[in-house]
Amino acid sequence: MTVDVLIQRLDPGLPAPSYAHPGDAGADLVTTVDVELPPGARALVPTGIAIALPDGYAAFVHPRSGLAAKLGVTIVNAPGTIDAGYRGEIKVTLLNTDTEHTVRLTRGDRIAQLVIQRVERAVFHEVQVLPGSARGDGGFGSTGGYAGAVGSRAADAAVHHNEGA
Ligand SMILES: O=c1ccn([C@H]2C[C@H](O)[C@@H](COP(=O)(O)OP(=O)(O)OP(=O)(O)O)O2)c(=O)[nH]1
Ligand SMILES: [Mg+2]
Repeated sequence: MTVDVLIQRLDPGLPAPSYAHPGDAGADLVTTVDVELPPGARALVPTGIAIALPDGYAAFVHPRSGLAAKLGVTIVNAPGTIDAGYRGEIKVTLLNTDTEHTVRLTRGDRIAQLVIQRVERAVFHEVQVLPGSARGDGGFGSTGGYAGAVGSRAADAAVHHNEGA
């Protein structure tokens, strides 16, 4: 299924977002600038792209797994939400999670991918009591199956508190 999306190239020297393969969900976005990210640093990176989505759609800025696995680069607010009404430049909040290495990206490098999805808008109905469910208020590891991390007692305490509540 496809949807028509209007796109403006704010930096005509760079390509429009494109899907690398048929069937890909994400169209790659590039950086318009050179970026240097020391360990732990983040930067708001311009992509040179603005779009107009039809009503009932949103676009989500997802990290690229290659950048994540090879360099430790992710997106702070992953996935970033692009509202249908937003007409500004799409920007990406890159974060270097590597503790030792500085990451250098060059203008034109693919830094993120844009996933376009239909979204519903809720009509919120306030009630005093919600209907019951199998899960109830269990969450945050209530089903177990996660490895304990050294020094994570505060998180464990929070889980146990919720289990007992
Ligand atoms: O990764 C992102 C996330 C958002 N945006 C743009 C498009 C989006 O429509 C707008 C607002 O995003 P969001 O609602 O996530 O940010 P906010 O902090 O709530 O800002 P606002 O008060 O403007 O809604 O910023 C981006 O360019 N990149
Ligand atoms: Mg907002």
